[in-house]
Amino acid sequence: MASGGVLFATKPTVDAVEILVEKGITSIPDKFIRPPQERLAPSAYTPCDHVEEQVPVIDLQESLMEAMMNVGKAFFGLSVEEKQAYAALPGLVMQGYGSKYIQREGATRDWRDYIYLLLQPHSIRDYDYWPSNPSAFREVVHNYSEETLKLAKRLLGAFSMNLDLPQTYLEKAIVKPYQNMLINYYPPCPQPELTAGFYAHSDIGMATLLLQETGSKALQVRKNDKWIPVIAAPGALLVNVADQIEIITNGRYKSVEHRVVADKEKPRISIPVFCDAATKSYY
Ligand SMILES: O=C(O)CCC(=O)C(=O)O
Ligand SMILES: [Fe+2]
Repeated sequence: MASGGVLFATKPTVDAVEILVEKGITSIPDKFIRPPQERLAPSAYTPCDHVEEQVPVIDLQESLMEAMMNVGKAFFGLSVEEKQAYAALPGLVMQGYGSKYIQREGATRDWRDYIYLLLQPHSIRDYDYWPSNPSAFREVVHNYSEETLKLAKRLLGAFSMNLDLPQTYLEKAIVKPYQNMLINYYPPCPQPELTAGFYAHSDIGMATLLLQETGSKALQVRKNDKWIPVIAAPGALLVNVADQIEIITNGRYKSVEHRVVADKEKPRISIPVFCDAATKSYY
């Protein structure tokens, strides 16, 4: 109790999924249970052992990707109490550690915690939410942001040329890039068949550059009404075309629907960097 019995406004605490796992629950609370037609039953998977197309990643060092994955893992390796120091304030832009990103009150929750950071332009960064533990976190995230921004611009150039447009067409169309990042943490789930790690959605921006743990099959993309696992290859980033590209190209590029299944045994980390067009207020 605070002095004199006066309670001061406290920092928010995150209702993290991880806390349930630490308690050792064997059945998941109702708010995580999807109606039967929305469950990601294993029988719905289409096994797919080959990667259809791989684009060599240009100009992004594998060591930087590894460093990014390592600081993400190290942050989620901290105790829940330590992570709470970065808890996101409820509001429109919820930078920080959280568990209910853009979810309506009463909606079924995903089996996922995260830390969400705004990266570009630099003016939108709020370093209060950038963990100081592990000590390399801030430097690695900064470098990763700069390099993935360059890569995203090159990809936009390739997308433009593929449409017979000048190379700078899409980059100019977005005026100023707006870049943000999630580090998603999917704790092991005692009843993965009843819930989802991340329910089916498409990303809202231009392009998402997704770093996953090598070998993970938890991510699936929808292709011709089939869900296909995307196996994370070593040293690879997955590029998701997102809604703004579909809109700006009148549907010639399609925004990809994707989802993540929960896993009974292993936790999983994924790190998407979202490269979007900024709203006018940012330039
Ligand atoms: O965890 C993943 O692989 C995907 C995450 C995702 O789709 C997102 O953060 O928008
Ligand atoms: Fe996504």
